[in-house]
Amino acid sequence: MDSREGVARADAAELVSRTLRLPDASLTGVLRTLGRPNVVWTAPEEPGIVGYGAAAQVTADGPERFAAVRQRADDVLASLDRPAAAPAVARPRFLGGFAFHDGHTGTGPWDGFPTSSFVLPHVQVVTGTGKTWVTVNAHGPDASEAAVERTLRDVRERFAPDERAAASPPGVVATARTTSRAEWREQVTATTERITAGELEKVVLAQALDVTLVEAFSLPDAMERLGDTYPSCFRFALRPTDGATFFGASPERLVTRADRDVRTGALAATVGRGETPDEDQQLAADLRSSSKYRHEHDVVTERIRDQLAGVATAIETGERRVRKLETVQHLFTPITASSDAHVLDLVEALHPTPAVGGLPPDAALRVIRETETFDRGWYAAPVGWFDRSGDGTFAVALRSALADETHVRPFAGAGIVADSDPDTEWAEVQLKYRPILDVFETGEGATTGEGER
Ligand SMILES: C=C(O[C@@H]1C=C(C(=O)O)C=C[C@H]1O)C(=O)O
Repeated sequence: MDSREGVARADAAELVSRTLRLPDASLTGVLRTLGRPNVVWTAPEEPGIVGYGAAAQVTADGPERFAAVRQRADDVLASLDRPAAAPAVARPRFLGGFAFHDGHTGTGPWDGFPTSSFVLPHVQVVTGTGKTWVTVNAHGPDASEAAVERTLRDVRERFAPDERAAASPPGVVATARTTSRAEWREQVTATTERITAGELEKVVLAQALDVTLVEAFSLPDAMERLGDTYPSCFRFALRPTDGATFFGASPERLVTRADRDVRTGALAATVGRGETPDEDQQLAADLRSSSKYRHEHDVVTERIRDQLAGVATAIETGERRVRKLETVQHLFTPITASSDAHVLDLVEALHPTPAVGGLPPDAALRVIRETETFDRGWYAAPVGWFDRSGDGTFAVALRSALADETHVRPFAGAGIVADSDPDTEWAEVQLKYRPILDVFETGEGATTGEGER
């Protein structure tokens, strides 16, 4: 397929989609059974989805990429041939994501990751709702019901769910940083000076690690461990080409659209977890009461409301609260709305929120480009799925990493405002690496270097 042109167009192309029940299996059971997937997705209150191969793949570059992906996917989904009685949970869905910047080049570690890429899986397994289903999708002039049915039967015959528990972590040989502690201090100090000078209000600066593993990366093990520790998070793994896998367990919903109901929220401002319940409560109390954290958070809430205003109505802000995860706690404000817009239009309106970009957005993006010494690629960008009716869910790809055989590159960042302290922000970033590092470290002496845990 020509990645610039998006979907190869074929006259009278049809999308044939059929579904069959499988023996029930967990998400990792599916992953251990059917081989290396191209997409994995699971979200709170949603089924797990694993996709193999592509009935169709759409890609698009530049600032218009959201609309282009939608148009190209709609062209495929428009010709859907699927029995009305087929289970809705197993309907065909496009899964994938976008790069953070529209000028993404897809080079270096991001080789194989276009500016956006979504697949309609050839084989799509959904599980986690009490039943496990396989859907086979085929698109193009050669798509036939007979071939689809054959593949369905073939998957069912091969399907003997393997529910073994994860092996012990692969271990870490070495860890290098994209940004030293001294460089970070300079970056944060220069940025707070720009903020004080009035150039901008807030910007999220990030960094990355290069981790070399002792044993090869196992996606089923990584997904299982992340699911055990972060059950309330959005777990994803995306491999748009034969190259690296981008995966993670993000706490941040960018947006869900289900019928006209829209769910989003502001997740910003971070402290660690206490060693004791008292210390933990004290940290949460500081998070709630500190004017620095409230400002850092409230600019995100206000901006998301503005971002939604053009694409949604009945925008309502819930109560700000503390959201506790394994190693950090965040301020979180839920936001709901109503909209007829396609979820990709909502994604376009919301990306990036100042939880991962900044304010004003253009100035923040400029500071990010001028300051960061690594390529964000798909980190902190929208990942998720959409269907034919324009429903879908997107997470912000945080607590994430790029992985190939024995190398992993985790990413993490922190919101910088006028009174940010470089050492406090450094410590916050180290905590945000933990979800990924804990998947790989054996606990036997491997650390990220400076004992900053
Ligand atoms: C940038 C990250 O997290 C984001 C930034 C936060 C902050 O600045 O407090 C909190 C949650 C996320 O919106 C990350 O995890 O890498």
